[in-house]
Amino acid sequence: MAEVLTAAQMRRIEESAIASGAVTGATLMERAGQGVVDAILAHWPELNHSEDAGSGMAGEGAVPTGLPLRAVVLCGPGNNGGDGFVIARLLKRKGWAVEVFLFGDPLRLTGDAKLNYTRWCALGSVQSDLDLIDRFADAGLEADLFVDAIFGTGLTRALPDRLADLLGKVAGCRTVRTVAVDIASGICTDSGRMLQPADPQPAVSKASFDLTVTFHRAKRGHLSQEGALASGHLAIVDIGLDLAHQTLRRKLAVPSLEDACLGSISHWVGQTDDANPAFDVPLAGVLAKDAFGHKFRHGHALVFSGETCKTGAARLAARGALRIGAGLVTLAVPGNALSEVAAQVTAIMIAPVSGSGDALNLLQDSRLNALCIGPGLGVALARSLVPIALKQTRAVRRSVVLDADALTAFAAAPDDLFALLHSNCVLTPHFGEFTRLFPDLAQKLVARPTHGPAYSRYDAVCEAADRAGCVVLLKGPDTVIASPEGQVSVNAALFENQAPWLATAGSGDVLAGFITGLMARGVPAMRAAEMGVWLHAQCGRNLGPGLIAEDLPEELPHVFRSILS
Ligand SMILES: NC(=O)C1=CN([C@@H]2O[C@H](COP(=O)(O)OP(=O)(O)OC[C@H]3O[C@@H](n4cnc5c(N)ncnc54)[C@H](OP(=O)(O)O)[C@@H]3O)[C@@H](O)[C@H]2O)[C@@H](O)CC1
Ligand SMILES: Nc1ncnc2c1ncn2[C@@H]1O[C@H](COP(=O)(O)OP(=O)(O)O)[C@@H](O)[C@H]1O
Ligand SMILES: [K+]
Repeated sequence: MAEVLTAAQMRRIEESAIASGAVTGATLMERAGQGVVDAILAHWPELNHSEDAGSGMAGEGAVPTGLPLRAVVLCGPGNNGGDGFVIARLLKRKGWAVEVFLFGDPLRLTGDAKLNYTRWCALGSVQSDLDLIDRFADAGLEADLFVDAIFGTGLTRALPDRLADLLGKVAGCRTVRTVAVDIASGICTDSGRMLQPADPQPAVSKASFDLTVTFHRAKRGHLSQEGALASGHLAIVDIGLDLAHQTLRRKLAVPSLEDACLGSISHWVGQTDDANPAFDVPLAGVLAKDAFGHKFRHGHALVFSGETCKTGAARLAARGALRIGAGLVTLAVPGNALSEVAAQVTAIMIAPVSGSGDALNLLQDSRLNALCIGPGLGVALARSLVPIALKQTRAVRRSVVLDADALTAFAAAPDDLFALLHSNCVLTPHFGEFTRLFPDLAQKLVARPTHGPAYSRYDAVCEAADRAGCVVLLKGPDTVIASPEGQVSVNAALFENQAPWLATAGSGDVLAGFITGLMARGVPAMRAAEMGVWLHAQCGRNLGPGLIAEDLPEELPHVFRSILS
């Protein structure tokens, strides 16, 4: 899985590379600017060719024969602005007509940003911020390309109003290609939240870019909240920091050095990078069943069903567990729902469970190695069943997925639940359920983010996992998963990977079943949650419009086949 960094981690790697003498800040900035230009031309190949772009350009170094391509580069006062000056220079050298604006005082530029400002000034002018907005309205909206190099990882507070307005104006203009350097200005790199002014009155821009070009690794904010929406297509360019990163990672292996070096690094489920080239989410070893194996070698999942007329959710979960490869799946069904469930299932077995005694007896069977409790269960039933199941399984640390009503049942006393959990448990709340169990964390997530780094979904889920003592998976287009040991992953079902059709009744029940089935197959909790959520989104993408929850388990064989082929 690809690594996803915070701003501090990125800075730490950059500083370490510079301190080692392997590279200078100026070289990194040059590579960053070049990387952005390359990514722009790769994303919009028509900008390479005069005839397609209608500009009369004939490639690098050529003198424009017709109308040159036009870029507007808006630079900020820090190194993100420095990257912007490099980009302006490189485009100008390619024959583009480039207009550069600076938000800030040129006399206050320092270091590599100042160096590249000076280099740009030998080629063209820089418009001061005073006439920024008026000039932009005339110039930028008619340009072929708009480059946002205002703020990157150094953003500490909300955009000034006029910048927010300006970016909103650009985003609203469909004729100009828009690219954000490193991250869309205004977005907090660590949380993906748009920083807001303390005064709630001014409207804050919700600018969404066509392309974001970031350096070395994706940052947390690209994959979560408004940052995911603002980024557009995300390109990650190599600027030669791998060696410094590896050196730090080796130090990370020494726990006492961890905080001083990098802190824990989060992961992007299903993505690869140079450090992790293997596509390792749906492990072939899990999907494959050995030729001489029998069904009990692949685990036995038990899903607790609700009472009559409320059995659909558990049946969806059970079907998910079976399709994902559990050797056997049993539904524990209250007496009044037996005929209803029996009429609906075939390969899935049924165990009548009418009361705590039956549940306890059933749970004595040690072959039942993964439980799913909560979908459609009803809050009252969940409140009595969850302690029985968890107390009975605590000694053996049997795998348990708790979803829906099993979470809501503890809204009044979350600590009662946390006291029962162990490291082989997975909680799968949506934000409403998360709020019931972790109201203080949810409150921090909805509070107005005025300063960076803002409190993030990553922070909230890590704290929740630590408090609960088990894996917590917060559902959404940006699903975040954390373990009590501090591992954190994100599955971003956005842009090329978007699966909005998953927003349909019952799809979360199927996800709970997927994770239960994987745990029945012996996959550890954190891994099962990561794999389950990735496969779930993959099924959603394959199915597309028209998807209903029943389709999701049935799509798994196609997803598996495409992975194994
Ligand atoms: N790390 C790397 O490896 C590499 C990094 N590179 C590039 O460097 C970028 C990071 O540069 P950076 O640290 O200079 O921060 P940046 O985002 O330019 O902003 C800082 C300036 O903005 C100001 N400021 C902040 N918020 C503000 C607001 N709301 N309103 C007004 N002002 C505000 C802040 O002022 P202050 O908060 O101190 O008042 C400060 O002056 C990174 O994103 C990437 O593009 C690449 O060149 C190569 C490799
Ligand atoms: N817009 C979206 N893009 C991607 N996934 C989504 C989106 N909306 C919802 N989902 C996913 O669909 C599932 C919905 O689960 P949940 O809210 O528990 O619904 P239900 O209780 O009806 O099953 C979750 O896995 C969630 O991550
Ligand atoms: K930017």
